[in-house]
Amino acid sequence: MVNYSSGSPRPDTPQGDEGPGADDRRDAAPAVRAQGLTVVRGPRTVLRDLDFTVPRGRITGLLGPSGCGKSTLMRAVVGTQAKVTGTLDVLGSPAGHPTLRTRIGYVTQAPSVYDDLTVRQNLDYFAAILDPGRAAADRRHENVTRAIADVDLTTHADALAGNLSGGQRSRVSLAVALLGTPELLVLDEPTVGLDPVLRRDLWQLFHTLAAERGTTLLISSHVMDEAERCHRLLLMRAGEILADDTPDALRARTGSDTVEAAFLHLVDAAIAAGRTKETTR
Ligand SMILES: Nc1ncnc2c1ncn2[C@@H]1O[C@H](COP(=O)(O)OP(=O)(O)OP(=O)(O)O)[C@@H](O)[C@H]1O
Repeated sequence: MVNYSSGSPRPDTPQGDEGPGADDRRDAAPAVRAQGLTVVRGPRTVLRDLDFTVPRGRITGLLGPSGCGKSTLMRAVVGTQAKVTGTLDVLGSPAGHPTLRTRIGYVTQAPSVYDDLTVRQNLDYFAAILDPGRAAADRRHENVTRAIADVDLTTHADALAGNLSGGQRSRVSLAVALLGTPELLVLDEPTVGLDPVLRRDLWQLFHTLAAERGTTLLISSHVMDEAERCHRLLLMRAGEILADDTPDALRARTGSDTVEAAFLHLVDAAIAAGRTKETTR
């Protein structure tokens, strides 16, 4: 586990996250490095020749419209996607390497919880798989209690998962991913269906994980205002990466006030470039 200074600040937004440890993180090799990453699903090339990096200890937002390939990219990073070509290194090993299993937490869009177990029983079950044996019982109890508190479900710890709301069930899935204190957390649209207060609280948790535990977070969303909360952004469209930059740099580069406006600017530029290519053929 990479552990950075626990004295780092806790920003709610990325601006000003220059506390102790920030330089170390930037200097470290990236958590994810892709070169020429291509994925074919069925008859279609869904990701086309992508080059990008995900820096360690930071929050990288993966944004783009529905169907552009965000989930496919995440599945490639966690090693569950077939027909991946090119280079994809994750935490220093090829994506999908068995040693990465305990170092990565992955939360899919569909919550993976047992409805007939309580929140705590769900967590106890997964904790027992991660850290088995009687000798680890106290540690497991501590980790389960911490993970439940992390996602703000302490008051629902004894509720059946089947009786929770959609947003609460998603948070149980997130708690499962947090059990093993992963170095890399890959979250596929974790805030879908959550009210504004919960969304804000979850983003605060993501910033705390990055600043205090040195966790690298790769978070997908198609809500552009969430982009403003990320340290870095990968903007996608139709299986390609339009931009790999900070929100500030993106706004400055495109002369836009918001990341949403910057994204639209880049989409228009890509469409215009495509048209030019067509007419010069
Ligand atoms: N099992 C599959 N077989 C063939 N094509 C697929 C399969 N799953 C997804 N696709 C296609 O791959 C493309 C990318 O899908 P993906 O789920 O990665 O997009 P996404 O950006 O995550 O979308 P969303 O935001 O709606 O979840 C889509 O065009 C989709 O139709």
